[in-house]
Amino acid sequence: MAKKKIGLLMMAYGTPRTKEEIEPYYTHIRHGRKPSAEAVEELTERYEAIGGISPLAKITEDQALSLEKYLNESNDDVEFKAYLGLKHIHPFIEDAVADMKTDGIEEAVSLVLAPHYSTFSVKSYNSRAEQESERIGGPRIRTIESWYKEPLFIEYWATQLKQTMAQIADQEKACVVFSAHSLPEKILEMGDPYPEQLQETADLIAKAAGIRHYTIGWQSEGNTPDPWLGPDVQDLTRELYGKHGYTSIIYCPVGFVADHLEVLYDNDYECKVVCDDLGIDYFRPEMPNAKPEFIRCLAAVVQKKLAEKE
Ligand SMILES: CC1=C(CCC(=O)O)c2cc3nc(cc4[nH]c(cc5[nH]c(cc1n2)c(C)c5CCC(=O)O)c(CCC(=O)O)c4C)C(CCC(=O)O)=C3C
Ligand SMILES: [Fe+2]
Repeated sequence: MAKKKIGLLMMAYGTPRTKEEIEPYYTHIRHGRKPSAEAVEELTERYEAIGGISPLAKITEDQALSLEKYLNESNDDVEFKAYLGLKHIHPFIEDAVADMKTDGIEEAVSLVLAPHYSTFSVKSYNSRAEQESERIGGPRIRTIESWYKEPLFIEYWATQLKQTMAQIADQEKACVVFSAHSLPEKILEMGDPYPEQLQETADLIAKAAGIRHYTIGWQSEGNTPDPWLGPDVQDLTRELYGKHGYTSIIYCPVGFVADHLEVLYDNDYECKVVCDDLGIDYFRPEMPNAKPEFIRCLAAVVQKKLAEKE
């Protein structure tokens, strides 16, 4: 009997792959409004500061291929085929849905490479996939809304944190900051679960790793006039030092799953500058990237979705 084929629609933010792609990418993020030359220059400088271009493109591809491989090795009756669908650059989410249809895929499961649900992120990814599938009569898509509580995800960060904490002599003076990308404050009026989900992730990881002092914060807020969720991780660092005198801050950007601009610049550069200024120690455990233990986590998330009754 032929194996059943399932499309694995893996969606992620996307990143420019060359310097020339920075402007069209930024224009897409701004809903088609071209950024000023200064804004493009400023973003280009940030990419230059992390080595010229982001490692994210390669990591996202590795994650997709590794997950496809792992799922195929652990399933006899199903053949998975991964399709990468990006939010702000080619291959776009719509391209991936069209490719699945061309390949004769009738059933798909979609996974966003970000653990927490928000109307601004996961919902917009999923709506674009569903709309395109409806428009072209594409595959039926089973949607994973969030996976921030997945035990293997919690375990990944708890293991990382234990390793980091082992390097710190005075645990009483160490504080962990769990963070995610900030979003405009108006998501709160919409009843968005995003902040509670980050808090829950933090509580679960802290418990599993036996962390005494921890808090949540927001990072990488956009350059728009409306207010964004706070406290920002940089302000938070000063506050934690001022109020409690912590001498080590451990940054866990658990809202992201890869090394990219937001982590390599906003944490490793900007937060580090604040720590250096205060004379305290900066730590940032390793991101999941395409590590085998994280691929197993994503596979568990997909398997659980497929095991659910429709
Ligand atoms: C929720 C969320 C995630 C996490 C969930 C997910 O992963 O989906 C995320 C991830 C990422 N964001 C990224 C890059 C950027 N995001 C920007 C701007 C914005 N992000 C927003 C939200 C999010 N972003 C929002 C509301 C804006 C304002 C514009 C708008 O209203 O839409 C801008 C414009 C300039 C600036 O503001 O800095 C850039 C360059 C990269 C790639 C990094 C790399 O290339 O290495 C990644 C992984
Ligand atoms: Fe972003």
